[in-house]
Amino acid sequence: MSSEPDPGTARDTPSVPLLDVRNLRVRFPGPREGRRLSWVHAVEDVSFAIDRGRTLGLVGESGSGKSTVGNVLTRLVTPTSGTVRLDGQDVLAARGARARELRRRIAMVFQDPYASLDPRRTAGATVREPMDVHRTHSGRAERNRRVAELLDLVGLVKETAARYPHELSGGQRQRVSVARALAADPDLIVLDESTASLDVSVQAQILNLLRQLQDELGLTYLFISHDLAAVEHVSHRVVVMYLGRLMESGDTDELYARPAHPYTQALMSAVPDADPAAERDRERILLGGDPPSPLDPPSGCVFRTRCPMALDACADPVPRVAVADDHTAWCLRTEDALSPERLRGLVH
Ligand SMILES: Nc1ncnc2c1ncn2[C@@H]1O[C@H](COP(=O)(O)OP(=O)(O)OP(=O)(O)O)[C@@H](O)[C@H]1O
Repeated sequence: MSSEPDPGTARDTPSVPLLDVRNLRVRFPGPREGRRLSWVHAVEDVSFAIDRGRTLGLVGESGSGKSTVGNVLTRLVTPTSGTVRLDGQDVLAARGARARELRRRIAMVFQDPYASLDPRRTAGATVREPMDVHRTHSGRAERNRRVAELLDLVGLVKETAARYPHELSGGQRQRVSVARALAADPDLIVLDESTASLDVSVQAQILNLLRQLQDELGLTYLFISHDLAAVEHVSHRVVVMYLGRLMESGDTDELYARPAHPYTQALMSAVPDADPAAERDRERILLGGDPPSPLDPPSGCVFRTRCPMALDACADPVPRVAVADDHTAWCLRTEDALSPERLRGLVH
């Protein structure tokens, strides 16, 4: 283990990653305190990359800044600073036709398909809209043909085009949202809690559909979720966030086998085990207190106020520690966190 700087990304591969996010910072105006403006520190110094055809899982509790990162990529939120590159092109600086083209290449599927689909529009009109906006398929007949093709691709019969959202099940609605996201031939799809509102069995079907579409179309995904099991199922790499900061990142198998940050360890210890015997013996790491306010985050490691292993030195700038080839933890206590002895004192 060394504390040599590690990019925390798959950048040692020689090719340019499809998406490269560097030093992203987003601050929202908070409530006024007298004459002073306060700021919500939603995302602080976040960097990651995704190679083409791969899935990066972005995981963390509510309020950790996951959606804000996704919203920057789809241009719903303008960041305070940082860069976003798609195939090496600066997404945030682009203007005019180039900006429109980059927008076309990044699509989004939201959490709640009922809320995100217009109740007065048929599924066909919903799926067709990105083609109208980005003028990707010319002529009515060609667009209708493409709608039928997309519905088929996501496992819906072509008659679905004439249906309204209230006539569809939750799973069918989410398939329509996926078809819509695919309509303008994107390279990257941001999936923000896209299966969270669905029943477990429907959730599994949508996750499998996403994997199948990735294989067939070479798509790249940013999969945003608080659900560690779903993230493990679909992601090649994982980034863990807490209070707007990176805690840990790495190859999915490696990170799930050897979580090295006390925050990731606590998150994972809270996941119930499907096997009743294993569930009975499950050891939980209980965290004290509530997350601090994003208006006034702690200095140094933002997790230190709840961390069972925190030292005074955790108030200083956090080291980036290379745990393995593609596995990084932003934690002073990484080495101790990985030692089997320390767990004995923490688990319940
Ligand atoms: N438009 C906004 N104005 C002010 N604060 C915001 C805004 N959007 C998000 N925030 C705040 O930024 C922080 C990060 O929010 P974000 O929604 O990105 O987190 P999240 O991890 O996606 O959580 P959730 O799963 O609950 O959406 C939170 O403290 C949130 O309250």
